[in-house]
Amino acid sequence: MKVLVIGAGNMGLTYSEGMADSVLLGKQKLRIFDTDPKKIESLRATQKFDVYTSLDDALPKSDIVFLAVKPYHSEDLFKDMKPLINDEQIFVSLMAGVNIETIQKELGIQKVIRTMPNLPAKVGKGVTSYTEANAVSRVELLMIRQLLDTTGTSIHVTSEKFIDASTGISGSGPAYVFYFMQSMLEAAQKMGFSDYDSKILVSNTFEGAIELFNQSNISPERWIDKVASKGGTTQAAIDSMEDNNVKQLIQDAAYAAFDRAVELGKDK
Ligand SMILES: NC(=O)C1=CN([C@@H]2O[C@H](COP(=O)(O)OP(=O)(O)OC[C@H]3O[C@@H](n4cnc5c(N)ncnc54)[C@H](OP(=O)(O)O)[C@@H]3O)[C@@H](O)[C@H]2O)C=CC1
Ligand SMILES: O=C(O)[C@@H]1CCC=N1
Repeated sequence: MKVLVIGAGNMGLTYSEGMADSVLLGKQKLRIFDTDPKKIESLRATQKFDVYTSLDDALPKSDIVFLAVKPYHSEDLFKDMKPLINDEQIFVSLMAGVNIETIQKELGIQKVIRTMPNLPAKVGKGVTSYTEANAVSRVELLMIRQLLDTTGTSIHVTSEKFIDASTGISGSGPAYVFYFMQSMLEAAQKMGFSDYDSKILVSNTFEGAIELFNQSNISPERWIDKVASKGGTTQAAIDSMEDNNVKQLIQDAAYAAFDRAVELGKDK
């Protein structure tokens, strides 16, 4: 099984590393193609991948092709790819907002799987949602799932609506968590903690809270109750968030990402 990843940026390289380190490819090296000469140089230096500088060489003999360029680069890429591909190949898109139908039409092929990964895949803790075109068989889907799972875990969804929706929750979600972390870091620094102590306070608070949540069947709401004493400090903070409608604002942000994913699909 020959796997090619097109685009060695944040997501493409992360997936490449996950798949290359897995046993799934056997002795085959993962193939990778990018247009940035600097990236090519550093990829070659790792000696981990078969690095390609031309699609003519890389594409025709690959069985599975991961598409990991920015959505606005997809149109040019599809034009370059079209004369080099065939109907037996499976195309796995990691791109936000690029619909299965668009990929099928632009490439003139049928076997497309659309996914929405996220950046914690870098540390093996990614979550990827995926859905497939009718032409993809169950066996092919299972094989792709195994490849996706090399970067963490995955969930199968029944329609592309849920790919766009998961873009608003898990795809863009790490940025919301980092936004919250940044806000807490800045608050700690304003209170007079050093950068180092601020980082220790904030990162351990996040890590500990996530661990508590993961090791229980208790909702975040009930965990809040366990932290907050009546009339105490936590309640003062939660009241401030409620007064400022923070929950609604976070939901609005998730919907803004969801809506943008849908909009990107319509731009094509
Ligand atoms: N980053 C994230 O957290 C997530 C990203 N995604 C999706 O993943 C995709 C990639 O995002 P990300 O990895 O962040 O982007 P990056 O810009 O980090 O990586 C894309 C890479 O593809 C290269 N490239 C551009 N055009 C071509 C081409 N025609 N052929 C081969 N390589 C090309 C770029 O080179 P150059 O820099 O020179 O343009 C760059 O190295 C996007 O579609 C995004 O929607 C999905 C979920 C999460
Ligand atoms: O911001 C973006 O468009 C991509 C998709 C999800 C995360 N990054």
